[in-house]
Amino acid sequence: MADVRVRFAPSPTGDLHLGGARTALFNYLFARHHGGRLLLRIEDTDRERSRREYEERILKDLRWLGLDFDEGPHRQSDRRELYAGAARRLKEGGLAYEAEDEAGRRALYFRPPQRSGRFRDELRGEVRFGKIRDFVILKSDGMPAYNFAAVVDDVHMEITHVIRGEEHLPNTGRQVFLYRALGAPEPRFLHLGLILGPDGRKLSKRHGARSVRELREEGYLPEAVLNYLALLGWTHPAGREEFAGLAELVAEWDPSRLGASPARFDPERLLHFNARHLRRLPARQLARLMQPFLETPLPPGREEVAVEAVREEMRLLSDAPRLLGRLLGPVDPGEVAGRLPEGSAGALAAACRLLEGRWPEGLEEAREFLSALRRWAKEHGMGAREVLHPLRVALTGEDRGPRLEYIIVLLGPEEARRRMERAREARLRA
Ligand SMILES: Nc1ncnc2c1ncn2[C@@H]1O[C@H](COP(=O)(O)OP(=O)(O)OP(=O)(O)O)[C@@H](O)[C@H]1O
Repeated sequence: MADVRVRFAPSPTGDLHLGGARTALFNYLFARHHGGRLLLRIEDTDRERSRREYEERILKDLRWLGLDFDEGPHRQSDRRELYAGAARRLKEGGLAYEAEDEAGRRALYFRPPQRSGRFRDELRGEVRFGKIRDFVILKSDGMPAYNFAAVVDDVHMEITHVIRGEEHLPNTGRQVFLYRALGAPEPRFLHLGLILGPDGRKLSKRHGARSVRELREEGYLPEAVLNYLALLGWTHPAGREEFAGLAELVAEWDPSRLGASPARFDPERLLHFNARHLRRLPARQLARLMQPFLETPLPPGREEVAVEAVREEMRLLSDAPRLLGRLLGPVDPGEVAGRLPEGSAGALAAACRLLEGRWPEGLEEAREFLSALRRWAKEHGMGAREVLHPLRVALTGEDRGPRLEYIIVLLGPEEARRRMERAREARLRA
């Protein structure tokens, strides 16, 4: 499609939440799919509710998601001349008139040529509307009303496709009349199904929807958020559900698979995607991303082992300190002894002996030590579990957890030996 131009048009009245982020993502994907351009427009004509601080936060969140735009941000409050000019033309053409608004202040009204009509929505087909009354286009404070500013901008910015949430459907009828009155072609409309909160209501700033900023602070990955959002109102032709990142989504995305049904926000599914994306990151990258969530830094020189030790159980980056603490935190030998079977003192003694002289700084050496321990078990007619389980309990105080070689390397040979020794002594005393 030639010269596609789309826009994401948030109002800076709160943080970017998942509903807004999905609209931004779909506009982004649409633009990239068609080799077109994405514009960012800040709809800040509501003076009471708009804040520059929110605009900056929205920009930051879009950047974090990787949704970069090609033009803008254009701020509606900077474009008042443009709206005033368009309003003048409508007035001169006899399509607008001044009158008192509901509060008794002077405002400029638009008089639509008809009271009803129809437009085409790309996802819904023909949409009919009616009962359109005269409506305000310039408010008493000189600011344009929402519908007017949006249309004047879409015309001026040569927007070809308007992709937004379906709560805008009731506005579209009024907007269609405005395009015609301004002598401009209508863009195509795609009204996406709403994203609903657990209470069944539209996710919205006003109802405290989870913001992208909160998700970032809780330890979600942008790739996981994008992956989750991409599937709210879109399906891959082969039913694929996992996409490594934006580049892959761009390659696979196709607007013919868009749907108009509403979708309920499912926090568990988002967590599930996050866990999967955490697993696919290279260890070094994951170590770097974990860093801001840690109270104490990862053990120097063993950062990547630490990452491998916890990544299977991680669902959020912020799980890292708890999981690492569980592995590296102190173990109470007395408590451990009570859970060790009687015969385990012998196995722990063997483990101590086998560890002596070995200094497993790396995974390879730690694996060799574990193999030697398994061989010892076999020679003594014991199953591998009979020696490895006491070892795990002695080292971590837990019955299960990450692979033992990770734990040994993380603790370091000295600490590992000390823990085995103490557990063995406590078991003998018990
Ligand atoms: N829950 C939602 N489901 C689908 N689309 C949404 C949802 N919330 C916002 N959008 C879309 O995101 C874009 C930006 O919306 P906007 O910044 O006005 O946020 P908002 O949450 O709708 O604001 P408000 O707090 O005023 O309801 C619009 O295209 C809007 O249609």
